[in-house]
Amino acid sequence: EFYSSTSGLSQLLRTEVVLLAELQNYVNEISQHAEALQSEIDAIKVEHLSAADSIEGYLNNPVNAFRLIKRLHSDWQTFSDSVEREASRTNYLEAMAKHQQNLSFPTHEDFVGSALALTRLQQTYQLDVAELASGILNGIKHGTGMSWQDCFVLGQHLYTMRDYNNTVPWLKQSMQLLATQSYGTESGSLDFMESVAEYHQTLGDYENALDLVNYVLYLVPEERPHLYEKRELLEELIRDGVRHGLLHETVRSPTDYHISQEFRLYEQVCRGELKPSARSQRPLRCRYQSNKVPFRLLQPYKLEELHLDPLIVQAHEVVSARDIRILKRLAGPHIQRSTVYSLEGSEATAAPYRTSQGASFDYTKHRAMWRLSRNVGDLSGLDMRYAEMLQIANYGIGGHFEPHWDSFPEHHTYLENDHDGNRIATGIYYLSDVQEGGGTAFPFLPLLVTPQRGSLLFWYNLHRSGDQDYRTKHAACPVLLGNKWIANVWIRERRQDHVRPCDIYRDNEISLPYRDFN
Ligand SMILES: O=C(O)CCC(=O)C(=O)O
Ligand SMILES: [Fe+2]
Repeated sequence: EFYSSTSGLSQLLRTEVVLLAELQNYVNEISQHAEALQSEIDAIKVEHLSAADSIEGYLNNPVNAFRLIKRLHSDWQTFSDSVEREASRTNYLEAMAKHQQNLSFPTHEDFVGSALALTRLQQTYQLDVAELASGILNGIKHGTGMSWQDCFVLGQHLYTMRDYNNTVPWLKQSMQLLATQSYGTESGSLDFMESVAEYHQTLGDYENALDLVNYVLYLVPEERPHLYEKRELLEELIRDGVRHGLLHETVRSPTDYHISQEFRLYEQVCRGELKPSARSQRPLRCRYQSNKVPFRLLQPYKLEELHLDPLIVQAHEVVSARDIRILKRLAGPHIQRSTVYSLEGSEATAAPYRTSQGASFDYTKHRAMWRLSRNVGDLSGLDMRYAEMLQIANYGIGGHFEPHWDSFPEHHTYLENDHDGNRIATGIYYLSDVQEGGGTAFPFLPLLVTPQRGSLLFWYNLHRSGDQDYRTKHAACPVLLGNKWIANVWIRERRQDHVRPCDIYRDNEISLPYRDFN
């Protein structure tokens, strides 16, 4: 799977490099062949030109007569033989069949996943489709943009997924790009425009359908008389304010989480529109922390408080560049599509609301991993014997993880041999910076943490009573630009009382309103 992690994408680029060389080779071969034939054609044409002056005079010359006979007797056969022998086509197809076997190709899931990712980015960050299509992300142009075909294929796909609201802007964009190209009045592109007008009409977007019909009529006023009827019909539908069509009939179910108040908060936090108030920020401190650990000298590190209740802190520059390289190199070959635990059973499955690839490791696998555990222990005082395996993850195109709690729900059934209790705390190491997007969002606080390479984000998921702190719901905002790597450390409740004494007083009430926020 390529779309759920950016780390495999370079393989696809390598595939394309090979395919490109193969196609270039084919084109070279056929052009050599074509050139050879062309010079034969030119030579014969010269003969015909001189014959045209006086056919009789030409043919009276015995040399010319002989050459004509000789050409027709054998040369033309040689041309046919040469065309027949021409093997480039077969060679190319055979080579391609082999590449199909040996190289990496994306699957249909990859295509669907990357299309979804684009619309997710567009929605979350409220990107302008025209800008996105031209390769502009948040005002900066990166690389080349999309062609009208790209936009059309994306629109068509959204249509088949019944995501009609997103279909319209992409089809429109496709039309706009087509209009700027010199495709003009070629019948293929007119057919295409007509079919897109048809899409718009089925969707119930009569204005855009009419625009397109008018455009085709403007290009070829005579050729397609049936469009005048269509124009009349569309004008009538608009005049009468008819609201039929898929756009109007399929309203999103009100139970869809993606249109809930909570989800809107999350998206606002991702965009940086919603932030903690100045008042709540005032008591926050940043300090150099030097932990005293017996027999060990620790580098002091910068500890930044991001939130007080619930406590969220970020420790800066706690993983070395070298360890980061090692961790990515160790994890790279093992990462697989991340899974989530479904509510129904304990079975873990891939879900559209978490697109990343990850792998789990024993902290003892490498000193760099062990140091990740040690840091969290030093910083929090928690007993790291009761931590889950280290999880290293890489996000893909538009990769994200929608709002969730790391703690297990109240009636969670633990595995038979799991006696360590709930996830008392979470540590997230950022193993990369992210150029745009990809922050960790806490919609209720409302806090956005920007990934900073080598830093550690830490918070408690549980109240002292052991109940879930529902305010810690958090998410990974979609990655707009960059390659996001994290390492997750989850610590369980067992034997942590010396650091965080549990309390029989239920201090959890404060967070209850956030359990069923919607
Ligand atoms: O990647 C992030 O910013 C958050 C990841 C997360 O919440 C998780 O993996 O549970
Ligand atoms: Fe999480």
